[in-house]
Amino acid sequence: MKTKPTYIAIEGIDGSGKTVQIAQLLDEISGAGYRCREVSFPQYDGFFGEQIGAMLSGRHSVRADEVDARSMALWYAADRMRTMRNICPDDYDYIILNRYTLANAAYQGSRCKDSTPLEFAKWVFDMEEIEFQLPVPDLYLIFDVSPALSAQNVAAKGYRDYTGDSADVYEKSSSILTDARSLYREFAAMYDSMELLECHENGRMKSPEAIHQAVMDILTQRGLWKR
Ligand SMILES: Nc1ncnc2c1ncn2[C@@H]1O[C@H](COP(=O)(O)OP(=O)(O)O)[C@@H](O)[C@H]1O
Ligand SMILES: Cc1cn([C@H]2C[C@H](O)[C@@H](COP(=O)(O)OP(=O)(O)O)O2)c(=O)[nH]c1=O
Repeated sequence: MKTKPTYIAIEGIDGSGKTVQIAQLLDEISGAGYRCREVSFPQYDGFFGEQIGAMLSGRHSVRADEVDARSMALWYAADRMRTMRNICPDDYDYIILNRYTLANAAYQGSRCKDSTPLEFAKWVFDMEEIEFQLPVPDLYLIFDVSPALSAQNVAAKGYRDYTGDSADVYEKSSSILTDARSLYREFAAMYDSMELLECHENGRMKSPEAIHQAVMDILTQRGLWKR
C-alpha cells in the first residue's frame, strides 16, 4: 500500500517556465487517474507570504534584497511550514511543489555574506527538513535557462498582485539571478535527488511540448511515473 504521496519540486530561476510546465504535468497526472495538486511558494496570500510579497515588491520599508539572507530564508521557511501542515498527505498520490526548500538554498545562498553558499545550503536544509520537519521531495527538477531568457519571460508575465506590473527586486537583479542559477547547477551535480533540465537551445526556449516530454522522461527513468 502506498504510504506517502510522491513529492516533486520544480525549481529554477524566475521565468524559467515552472508554472507553465506544472499545469501540463498536473493535466497528465490527473488524466491518468491519480490524485494530485500543486502547492506554490511563496503563498502570497498567507500570513508569512504577504510579508514576503511586500519585501519583494520593493515598495515596503524593508526590501528582500536588503534583509540578511538568514532572516529572509526564515520567512520563506515559516511560509512553507504553515502551508504544508494544512495539507493531508493521504489525500494525494502526487504533490507538485512550485519552488520549495532548494529555492531558499539557491537564492538566499547567493546573497549570504557570513558563510559559503554550500554551508548556507546545509543550514537551510537543517532548518526546513530537521527543525521544521517539512516533507523532503522525492525529486528536485531544476529548469535551467539563461538570465537573458529569464528576463524576457518575466517581462511577459504581466500583472501580479504582490508586485503589480513591475518585476520584483530579485527579478531585477541580474547578479542574484546569475548566482542563483550557478548554485542550482552546482546542487544538481552534487545530489542524486536533484536533476537539471536544460529548457533552452541556441538562445531560445525549447517548446513547451518538448520540455513536458523531457519532464515525463525523467520521472519515468527515476521510477516516479508509470501511466
Ligand atoms: N517553453 C516556453 N517557450 C516560450 N515561452 C515560455 C515557455 N515557458 C514559459 N514561457 C513564457 O514565460 C513566461 C513565464 O513562465 P512561467 O511558467 O510563469 O515561469 P516561472 O513560473 O518559472 O516564473 C510565460 O508567461 C510565458 O510567456
Ligand atoms: C520559495 C522561495 C522563493 N524565493 C525567491 C525566488 C523568487 O525570486 C522570489 C519569488 O518567488 P516566485 O513567487 O516563484 O516568483 P514569481 O513571482 O516569479 O512567481 O522568491 C526564495 O528566495 N526562497 C524561497 O524559499
